[in-house]
Amino acid sequence: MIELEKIEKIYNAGKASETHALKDINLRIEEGDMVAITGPSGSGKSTLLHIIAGIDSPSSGEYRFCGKLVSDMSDKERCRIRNQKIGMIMQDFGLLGNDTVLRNVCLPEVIGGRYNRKFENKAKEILSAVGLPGLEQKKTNQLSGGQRQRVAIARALAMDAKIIIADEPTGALDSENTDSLMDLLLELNRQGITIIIVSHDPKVAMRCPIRYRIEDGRIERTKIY
Ligand SMILES: Nc1ncnc2c1ncn2[C@@H]1O[C@H](COP(=O)(O)OP(=O)(O)OP(=O)(O)O)[C@@H](O)[C@H]1O
Repeated sequence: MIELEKIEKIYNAGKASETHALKDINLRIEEGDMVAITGPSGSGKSTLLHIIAGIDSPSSGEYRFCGKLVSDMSDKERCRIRNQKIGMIMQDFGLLGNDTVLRNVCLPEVIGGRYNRKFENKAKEILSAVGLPGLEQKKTNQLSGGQRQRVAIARALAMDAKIIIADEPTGALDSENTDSLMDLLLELNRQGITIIIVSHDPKVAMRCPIRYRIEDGRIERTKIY
């Protein structure tokens, strides 16, 4: 599903501030995998996630998504993958705080002009499934960190995302909320959704069957903690 071959990422190439953020990254993630990526601050985790999500492109190397070279895709095709196949759960949640939970979940459809009552009903069912029943009309800036993460997950599910990419999803949560968010992600994985989580938290990584560690831009598979 996701194949990275000899991926390199260099920021500000040729300048004094040049940073070699990713070095010779070879990584395969299959459909239905649940993967944790850990590593110290500045090691290249977010850079890697942004490349996988199609938000950024590598300086060199090949990235295939479902067998197709991403560099050969049109902007439209890349955009479709980013918006429909991949649900990004960001560190800062990526939600509109002044909008309601329901509107945040439906936002991609509203923007795309496809919003209708059927979609609203689907969004309500998903909100219930992720543990947020009855909160549809609440503004997201009135929710707890754990609840906001669930709204972001609900938005990805409402778009029928096949992959959820989560950058430090539990960074702002206490241990009880971390556990229940991980329970939800594991359940979604059991239902066939591919999950990729970047986390500093060993407890989060321990619950993922496949684990990688990045250090100074290089990645290696690990199972030992
Ligand atoms: N847009 C950018 N321009 C220049 N350098 C960047 C940019 N983004 C990241 N970097 C640099 O690339 C390296 C990897 O950064 P990245 O954000 O991928 O690390 P990280 O492992 O996600 O860190 P953290 O855990 O602190 O979020 C760092 O040295 C960082 O300063």
